Amino acid sequence: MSDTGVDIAAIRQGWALVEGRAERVAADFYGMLFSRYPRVREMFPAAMDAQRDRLLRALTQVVLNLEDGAGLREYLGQLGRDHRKYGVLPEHYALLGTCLIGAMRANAGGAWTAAHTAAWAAAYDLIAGIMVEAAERDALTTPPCWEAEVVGHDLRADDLVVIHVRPSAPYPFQAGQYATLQTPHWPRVWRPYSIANPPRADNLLSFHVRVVPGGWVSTALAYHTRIGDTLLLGPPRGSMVLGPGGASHLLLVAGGTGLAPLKAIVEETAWMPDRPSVDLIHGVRLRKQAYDLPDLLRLRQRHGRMRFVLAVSDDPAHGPRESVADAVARHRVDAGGEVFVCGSPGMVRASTERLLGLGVPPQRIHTESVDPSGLVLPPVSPYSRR
Ligand SMILES: NC(=O)C1=CN([C@@H]2O[C@H](COP(=O)(O)OP(=O)(O)OC[C@H]3O[C@@H](n4cnc5c(N)ncnc54)[C@H](O)[C@@H]3O)[C@@H](O)[C@H]2O)C=CC1
Repeated sequence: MSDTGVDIAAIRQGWALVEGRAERVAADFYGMLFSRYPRVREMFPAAMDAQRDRLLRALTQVVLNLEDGAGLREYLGQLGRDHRKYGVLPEHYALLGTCLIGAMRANAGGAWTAAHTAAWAAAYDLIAGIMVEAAERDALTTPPCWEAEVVGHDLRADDLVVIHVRPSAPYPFQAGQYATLQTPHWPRVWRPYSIANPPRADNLLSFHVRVVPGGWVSTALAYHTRIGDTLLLGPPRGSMVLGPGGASHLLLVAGGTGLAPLKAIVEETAWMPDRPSVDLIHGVRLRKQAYDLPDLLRLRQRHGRMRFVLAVSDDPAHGPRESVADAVARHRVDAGGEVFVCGSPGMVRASTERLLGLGVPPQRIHTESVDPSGLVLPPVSPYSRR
């Protein structure tokens, strides 16, 4: 955005005036929007907490990354494409912009000036323009979302279900990507889940869902979903996929249900004539949480060049405890190798630090940060946090 003439300093000044009251800004923004334009309310979920967080995360990303024109365009483009599934139309953007600036002004304690309004209005026009253009281009080739019938529901533990769905139309994706899911129990609430298989001839998709305490969508998927139900799928997202180069070796490091996209990647390679050797580490806290063992052992047999390690970190009954990071340290990554890490943020951090400490070049380590609404967050620019 640095090359677009927007006044970055005034935008950051304006944001600094309200940053400490950001949650209030978000609440006021939606308050203004719904009171002035009541019909817009039906586009949003009944409970607005996650939605408010989502707005704040998006705004923060924009403010922190203003100098990174290309990265921000990519982020906003994805945001625009993703808003198609909410039914957002170009005319809605102007309403949102007026309310956003109004909410910031209302929370700036009288310090908001015409210069802040002008800078934010110009930036908002640009942001909306990028989002609308990306959404319109996307609409030429892709539906906003897909209906998918539940064809399998396998409760593997009290708190873990593997769900199989059949989208009503072809769903083009790459192994390692994720989709956002919506259940009829929670209209307009979307949550991201990795697709646990590569593209298949029968078009089926599998998801590994751990029930998050208090998690609406995961609870509905585990306990209130039946074969024959219809879910909605947002478009495939994510860049944690195999590169075109063809690695000679893959080290795949999974924590809990972070296994899903890595399993998809192994399965993708299983049929390649010159497939890479694969080391798959699955980290679980308790031995009984190894919810996919029979499948993984079958996959190992079919693959022929796959080694599998189960690392159990907190199970006194299991024998030696091993953290995922310790299991990682037992493996070598040779020159033609690539590493993929997926799990909770803490597990990804610990594993990545260990890999870097072992001398694995950062460009060979692939991870992805997905916010709960399903957006891939861009890296924060070096200009951030002033
Ligand atoms: N369901 C899906 O499709 C996907 C899920 N995820 C994420 O993966 C995570 C999986 O969670 P659970 O299945 O509950 O597994 P979990 O987080 O309880 O534990 C799995 C393994 O990760 C290790 N671990 C967890 N936190 C750690 C930390 N802070 N430092 C070092 N090691 C740590 C544990 O010791 C264990 O070996 C969730 O955060 C989920 O959002 C990521 C991608 C896809």
